[in-house]
Amino acid sequence: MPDKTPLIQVKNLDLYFGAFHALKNVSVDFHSGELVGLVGDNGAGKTTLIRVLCGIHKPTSGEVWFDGRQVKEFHPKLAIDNGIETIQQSVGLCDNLSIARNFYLGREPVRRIMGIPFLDMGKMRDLSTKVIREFGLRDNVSADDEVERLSGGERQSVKIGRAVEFKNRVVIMDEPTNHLSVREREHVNELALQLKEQGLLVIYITHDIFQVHKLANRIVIMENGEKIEDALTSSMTADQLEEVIRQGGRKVEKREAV
Ligand SMILES: Nc1ncnc2c1ncn2[C@@H]1O[C@H](COP(=O)(O)OP(=O)(O)OP(=O)(O)O)[C@@H](O)[C@H]1O
Repeated sequence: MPDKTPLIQVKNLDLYFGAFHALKNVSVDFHSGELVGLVGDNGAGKTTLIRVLCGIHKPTSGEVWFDGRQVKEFHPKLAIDNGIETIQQSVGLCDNLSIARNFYLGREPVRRIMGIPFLDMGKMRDLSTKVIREFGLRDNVSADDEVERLSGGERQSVKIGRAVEFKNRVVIMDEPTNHLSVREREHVNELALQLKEQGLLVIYITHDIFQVHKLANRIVIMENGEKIEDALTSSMTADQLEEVIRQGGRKVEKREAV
């Protein structure tokens, strides 16, 4: 069960891009140990909301609270320091670097020999090997291999493994299964559930309400910059949620999900 105090609280958030009103009075709570599906049509404001949480966009007005403290400065570095990691399909890994190097990207361990700093390749290799095995990469893949030889699902596994190993508290998965095979999609979704079981907050952005309904404990639907639904998956079926999206938030009769 999620904690009572939200890890992230978004309160009455508005964001304008010039004259364009991209987020309209959005309030939403996210708890540790939850897997929340964030869905909505193209241009609904999902990515914009997430970018506020990642410190990329500063809201025009409203508040964001993280772990009981109000966020005063919006900067990607601060979000990373708070343990917020975003996993996107197309970014986050450097193809021409090894899995081990990618694993430690931006956090490379250093050892000093006679005062001169060297990358601690042994440490990078050992830990990333352990994690890639735990996260289901093929046995013939080694930590020294370049990332470009990995499949889409394996790439996602490296990013998810990295998020867990570096003790992130929030993992935002932005369309994490696009272009993946059925088996890879299942694997990535299993990893998302594992993160939730380990007590992380997982925010899962997708257009696929049917897929995320099976995974998430809660679904937040956005439309034209507004939050139009925030429902436990146990309280609404995927068909009903799809109807909410189709009707743009007009009232849909709720019934128990089966
Ligand atoms: N930097 C920006 N400058 C101006 N407008 C922007 C900017 N970023 C997003 N928008 C606009 O804000 C609206 C919401 O975009 P956003 O990317 O948040 O939607 P989304 O729900 O993530 O959609 P998709 O599923 O297509 O990615 C869109 O109309 C988009 O064109």
